[in-house]
Amino acid sequence: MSVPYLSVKSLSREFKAQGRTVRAVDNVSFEIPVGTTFSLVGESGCGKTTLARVIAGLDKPSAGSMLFGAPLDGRVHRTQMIFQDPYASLNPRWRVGDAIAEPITFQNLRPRPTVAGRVEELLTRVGLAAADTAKFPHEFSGGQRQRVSIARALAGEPSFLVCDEPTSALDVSVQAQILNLLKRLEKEEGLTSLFISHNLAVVRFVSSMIGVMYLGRLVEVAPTAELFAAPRHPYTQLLLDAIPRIGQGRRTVSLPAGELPSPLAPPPGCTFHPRCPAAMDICRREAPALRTLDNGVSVACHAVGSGGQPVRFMPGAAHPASSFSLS
Ligand SMILES: Nc1ncnc2c1ncn2[C@@H]1O[C@H](COP(=O)(O)OP(=O)(O)OP(=O)(O)O)[C@@H](O)[C@H]1O
Repeated sequence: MSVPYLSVKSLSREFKAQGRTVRAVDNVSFEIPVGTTFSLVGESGCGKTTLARVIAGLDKPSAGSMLFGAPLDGRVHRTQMIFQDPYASLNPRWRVGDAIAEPITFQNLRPRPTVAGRVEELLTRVGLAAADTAKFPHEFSGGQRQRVSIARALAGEPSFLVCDEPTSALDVSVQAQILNLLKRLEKEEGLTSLFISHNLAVVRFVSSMIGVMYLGRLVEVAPTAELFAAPRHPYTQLLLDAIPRIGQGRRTVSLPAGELPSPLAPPPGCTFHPRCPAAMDICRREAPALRTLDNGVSVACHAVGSGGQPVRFMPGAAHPASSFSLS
């Protein structure tokens, strides 16, 4: 039995915009077992960042609860966040050594005389040189800057890491290196993580469990291997179809037909129904609840049978597609 490190229950975050209410996160529940990585995926605007900010404590929920359990090895619960753009999250006027030292000295985590050594150790752990401590952020490449951000996050001795699109701004060749580094460090440090990405191919590599979000709601939650082997929700199937095949040599991929509806005026019933190849009458009237199936899978779809057996709703590329660029 896995012990949850984070239990999110019926969490919602609403914003007022143009006199109306945007449900950026709408009644979301999931658990992250201690020492594992849970990923949230979905198109831009589905609420991933809002949910991540609430969980990281940078924003307050409108409703619902989050409960953190005990970290591994009896450590203290501390959250650190890694963002998409390391250049924006590092002060350009600070030497990286000072940026990495700041969380240590601010929280009094190590005796003062040992801080410089700890900074050098962290730099080498993320694949940089101890001597890089004197450099400024602009002297690094994008991938190296993200390594600095990771070193800075580790300096705060987190038990919980929130990574919001940490590789989206990087060249494809560098993305794999940063993902490898994150995966290795999370394992070595016994971290529990929440990972956010629009790219299922990226989260496959780092996650134990994946939650697929659509317009503020979770539509499918499954162990990573199960999600890729037997996706239940039509939206998950279409996202999987959109992953470029190896050797295809293109970076523009197909996504479900039509645009993501405005969260200011979401469609009635299942909010995915206007784009769904499997939509039935009930889908236009009733929002499906997230049901728990076998194998740790949960799905919110009227068209998935009560046994939850995978049904292929859409054979590959037969649907008209909008496109976006994988970054
Ligand atoms: N402060 C805010 N005020 C009003 N609306 C907001 C605010 N923050 C987010 N939203 C809205 O909430 C919805 C979800 O936004 P969010 O940024 O969480 O999505 P996302 O999936 O992370 O997208 P992206 O990948 O583009 O960041 C969007 O419709 C967005 O416009």
